[in-house]
Amino acid sequence: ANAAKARAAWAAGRDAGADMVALPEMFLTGYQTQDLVMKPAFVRDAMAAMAALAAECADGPALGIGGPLAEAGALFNAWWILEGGQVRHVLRKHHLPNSDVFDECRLFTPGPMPAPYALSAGGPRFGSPVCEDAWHPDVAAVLRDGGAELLLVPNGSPYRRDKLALRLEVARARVAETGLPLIYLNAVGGQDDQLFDGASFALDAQGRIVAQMAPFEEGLMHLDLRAGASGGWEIVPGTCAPQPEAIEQDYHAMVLGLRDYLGKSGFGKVLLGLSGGVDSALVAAVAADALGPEAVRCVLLPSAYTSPTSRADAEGVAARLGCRLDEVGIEGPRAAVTEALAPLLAGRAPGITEENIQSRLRGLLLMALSNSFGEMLLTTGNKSEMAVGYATIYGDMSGGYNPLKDLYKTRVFAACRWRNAHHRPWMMGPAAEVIPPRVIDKPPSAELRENQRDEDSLPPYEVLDAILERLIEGDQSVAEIVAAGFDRATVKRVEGLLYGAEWKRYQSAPGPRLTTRAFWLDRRYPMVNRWRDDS
Ligand SMILES: Nc1ncnc2c1ncn2[C@@H]1O[C@H](COP(=O)(O)OP(=O)(O)OC[C@H]2O[C@@H]([n+]3cccc(C(=O)O)c3)[C@H](O)[C@@H]2O)[C@@H](O)[C@H]1O
Ligand SMILES: Nc1ncnc2c1ncn2[C@@H]1O[C@H](COP(=O)(O)OP(=O)(O)OP(=O)(O)O)[C@@H](O)[C@H]1O
Ligand SMILES: NC(=O)CC[C@H](N)C(=O)O
Repeated sequence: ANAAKARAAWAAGRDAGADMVALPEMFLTGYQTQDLVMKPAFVRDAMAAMAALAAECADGPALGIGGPLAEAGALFNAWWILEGGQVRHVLRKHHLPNSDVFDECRLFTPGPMPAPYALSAGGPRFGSPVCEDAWHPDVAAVLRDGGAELLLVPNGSPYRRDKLALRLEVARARVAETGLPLIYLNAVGGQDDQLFDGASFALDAQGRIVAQMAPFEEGLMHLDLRAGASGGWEIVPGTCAPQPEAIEQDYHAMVLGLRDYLGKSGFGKVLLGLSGGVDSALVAAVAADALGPEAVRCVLLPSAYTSPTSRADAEGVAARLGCRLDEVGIEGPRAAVTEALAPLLAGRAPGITEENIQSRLRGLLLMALSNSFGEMLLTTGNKSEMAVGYATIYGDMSGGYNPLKDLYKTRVFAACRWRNAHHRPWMMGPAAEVIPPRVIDKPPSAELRENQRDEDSLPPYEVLDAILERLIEGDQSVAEIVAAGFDRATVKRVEGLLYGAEWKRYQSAPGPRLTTRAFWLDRRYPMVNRWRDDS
């Protein structure tokens, strides 16, 4: 499919009279391929597909495209330039990223310093640092010293909030050091937990943006290059798509993440338990925007503790989104489970066991529907809940994908408000206030016992999220958080809950990475860990 997409892009470039069509890092195999790229048969197939692509794209523009290269017992993250039916140049990535979500030292051999190259059609001598190569000054400097006249950087740069500002800073530093214009070409799409947000741009030799593509949307941009008045080459200014604020980017990341995870796994439909609360309402909105309301089944699973307000709110969300709403009561199965366990639990006061049974019955019933209708179950725990383990394992944690996994609860409210006030062409759901304001404004409750409120068990979300963000994203010590004005006992409690729930997160569904410390590759903690910070 990726080779077909490359051929289509190449054909569009040929029809437009381009000299070169450039595609991002590891375009042919997808990025990141993790250990799959260490399987010799996989690389053999990828290189065969690359050779076929070279032959098919013989008569027209050069094609620059990323893909693995196995050579003399070594494996490289390479960028290939195919031209005239042949592999004309291969650039082997020199700097292998090995922090946060990257493990390229585990996978690849670092390539030698690359050299500039030219196309047979003429034009500038290009220098192409491959992604991380452009995050260090040396590769661009060597390319400039070797005669490069323009930097064309293919990237597989994953999204996290405000990443674009960092990319611009890095790219501008390379422009300032070399005096060369730079084209920053990024991948688009979801791969497992990671989102590649595109937003490719071109900088002139002064570091000003002269063209930019929209984030999270695949597309082709035609750039013309011309000889500069004072020598060298320049990029003819093109269109600059607006780059939205962080909350919109996060929402778009959740939508594209779900759409691609589903589509690339072979699913077209989802279902979820819709409680009338804010988390499942936001998941329903994201799902409707990703797949269309007709592909989203919402299910209300009321118990004796479900309030009339919750029922009305769930109905309101489904109706406003245009999604189907089914109802399956859990009181019958709950009575059956209580009766089955009665001999063993006789004399014990009801508590967390009974609360979790309700959550698990919902998981069981929802998975039965998933099995029957081929709809993937979405789970709805936000980052605050995932951080402290406030969710029932094998209960509401059942599900294949969790759109909110990296979104703190306070941001869940903000995302709902943003979606209610905005509609974009990439949303497949209706242009409307899709979440009734009461769903956002009422106090959060798991409704697993009479008059239950999240705040009975957890600090208020403003406090909890602030502490979590300091502990997780900020890597702060307990002493630093207390010095910032937080109550020590509360910080210690949150710290304990955070470390104590590592095993639960290990068993949790994947979800889109939005922050610098998403629970998966960014933050790998031991499950068995008795260390606590006594500062
Ligand atoms: N280290 C470890 N490694 C592997 N397994 C471990 C373990 N520690 C406990 N366990 C197992 O896990 C069990 C405890 O976990 P679990 O059964 O989940 O139960 P638990 O974490 O005790 O309770 C779930 C909490 O989430 C709340 N909740 C539930 C549902 C929805 C919401 C919401 O608002 O969204 C909140 C609920 O009110 C309760 O406070 C133990 O009985 C044991 O079997
Ligand atoms: N009555 C219900 N009907 C359908 N699904 C439910 C019901 N109660 C809980 N769920 C499912 O379990 C998830 C966790 O629910 P719960 O209400 O316990 O916590 P929450 O984190 O406050 O979520 P929400 O804000 O969606 O209510 C919900 O998001 C929903 O998917
Ligand atoms: N694929 C890469 O080499 C990515 C490197 C770089 N740190 C980024 O996140 O954009």
